[in-house]
Formats: sequence, C-alpha cells, structure tokens
Amino acid sequence: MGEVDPAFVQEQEHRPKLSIIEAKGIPVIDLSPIFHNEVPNPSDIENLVKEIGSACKEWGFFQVTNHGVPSSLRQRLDEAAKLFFAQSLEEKRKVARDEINPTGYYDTEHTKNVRDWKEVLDFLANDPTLVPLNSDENDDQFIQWSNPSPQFPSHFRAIVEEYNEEMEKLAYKLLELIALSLGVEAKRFEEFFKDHTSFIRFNHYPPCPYPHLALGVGRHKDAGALTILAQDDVGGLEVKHKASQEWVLVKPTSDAYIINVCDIIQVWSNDAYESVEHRVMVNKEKERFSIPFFFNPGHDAEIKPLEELTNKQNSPKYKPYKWGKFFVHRLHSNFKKQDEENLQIYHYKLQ
Ligand SMILES: O=C(O)CCC(=O)C(=O)O
Ligand SMILES: [Fe+2]
Repeated sequence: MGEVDPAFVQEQEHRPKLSIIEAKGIPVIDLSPIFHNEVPNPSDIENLVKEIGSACKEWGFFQVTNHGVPSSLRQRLDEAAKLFFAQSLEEKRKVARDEINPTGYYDTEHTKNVRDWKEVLDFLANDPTLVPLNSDENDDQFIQWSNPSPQFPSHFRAIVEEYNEEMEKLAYKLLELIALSLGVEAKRFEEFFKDHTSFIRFNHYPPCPYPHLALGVGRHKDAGALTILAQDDVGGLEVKHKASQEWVLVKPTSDAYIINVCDIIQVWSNDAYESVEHRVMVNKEKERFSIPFFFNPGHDAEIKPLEELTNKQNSPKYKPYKWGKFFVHRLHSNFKKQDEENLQIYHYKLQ
C-alpha cells in the first residue's frame, strides 16, 4: 500500500497526535465486592456504586478488574481470533457479511464517512436474533439474523458462545450497579433486554503506513446500552475527556475490561450520564486486536428517559424511539460513504 488511499484519510482536525501525553487515565474499579463474597457487604457495595457513578459522570468510561470472567477463556478467544484473521482474504470472505445478514466478516466499514483501518468479524449473542426488516416506522415486517460459521479455527464458534455467556452475566451485573448509581432499582433495566440484540465484534487493526492520517476507528459514540471491551497490550483506544475535551489514551491493563456507557443509558438517565466519544489510533509497527461486546436491548424496546429521573424541573430531553428501528437504520448506513450523517440520539432531542 504505497499510495495513500484517500478513503482512509481523516480531515485535518480529526487526525491523531502521535505523541500522546498520558494524562490521568480512566478509573480502574475493582469488582471483587460483588464476585468474591457469598454475601456481599452492603457498605462495600455502596462504595462500589459511588465509584461507578463518579466514573460515569466524569468519564463515561472505566476499567474493571476482578470481573469474574475466566482469563483462560479470554486467552482461548484471543488465540482463535488471531488464527481467523491470519487467513487469506479469500478464506475470510467466505463468511462475509451482506446487507441481509450483517454478521460475519468485513473490511470496509466507514465511521463518519471515512474508511476505518481495520477488519472485523461479528457474531450475535442470540442466534438467531429477531430485528425489523427496515427502519421505516410504518413497516412491521421482521427478519432473523444468524451467526456465521467460520471453518477455521474449527472451535471458534463454540468459544464465542461460551464467552458470550460470560459477557451477558457481567453486563447484567454492571447494569445493576449503574441503575443503583442513578438511584433507581437494581433490576430496573432488565425488562428491556428480553431477546436482546447484543453482539460481539472481533476487531483487527493491521499496522498502518500512515498513522498520522488514518484511524483504526474514527471518532464515534456507541449506540447501544453498554460496551464491554477487551483490548490487547498494544494500546490505541482514546477517549475524549469531558472536562478538558482532550483525547486520553486508555492504557492497557492486563485482564481488565473497559466499560463505557452508551447512547441508551444517556437517554434513560436524561443526560445525567453521557455517552462519550472515542476513537482508535493505529501504528506503523504492530497489529492490534480488540473484542467489544455491545450490550443492546431487544428490538421492541422503547427508549426514553426514565420516569423516575424526570420531573417538572428536569423534563424529558428525548422523544421515545424504538431501538430496533434505530439499530437497523444505523447499520444500513454503515455500509458505505453517504452524503447524510448517521442517525444519532440527538435527532430525538426535545430541547
Ligand atoms: O478497538 C477498540 O479499542 C475500540 C473499538 C470501538 O470503539 C468499537 O468497535 O466501537
Ligand atoms: Fe466504540
């Protein structure tokens, strides 16, 4: 790749600074109070909830340790992903995604209309997953998406299924802690996740000859409820710090997960918590792997600010929207460069 392909080139203002000053990083939160005691100690839980609430307010991002996910499972998953991506393009394209079934492999994603320097493999958490056929509000047809079955490595799908179960368990726990931190019942959000549309993504960022011009993933916010991200030890994820508006590198912490509250929690909390912009830098020498689990509600979930969190002084800031319609709208526009901007939650803003 000698010539710079203009599809990858970011506008000047969005290009990464390659010499990063490592400011204070995102908080690291120890989840052992909920996992390592048979009967959790109420004051430990209270402190944990406070820590999570502050992290959500200040950063929208935090890392968790002692999260209960076996590290041996994570290792097996990392190895399987490496084996898959090391194959020829021809092999990988045998499980390519298409406009009907968007799971599987692809290497042409655009974020904000600039091509990302990455290749991706997506699996659903629930196979099959029911979603609306299109984003038209008046059309009530549905479609089922199903998972790809890569031939190699042969055990890939089985490991992904095992890992998905662990991600779900952790996601529900985190959601409870976040609910408590907002002052609502621990299980308040659970009803929205019946037949959830969550999915797991394998990201591979190959070394890039022009890391000052391109990004692994351009700046964006995640559209779902919560993301649980595993990153390797290379580093590259940057988060926009709310107070300073600076891009801050998320330093890899071994065996930790990076958690971010996404657009739906922003809406539920009526902007008490914000979904924060992030992006991924690439580098000339090393490839990088990351594995986000996107925890999304069921397609039928209606998303709007929680009644308990709104009142006369703090009226709802968003119109209700159906998650499934929003999701397929976003997905269809990710396929190619488009003239109009992607659907975002601010399009539902009331004030
Ligand atoms: O690779 C990463 O660290 C983050 C990827 C990401 O933000 C995404 O896939 O939405
Ligand atoms: Fe993201």
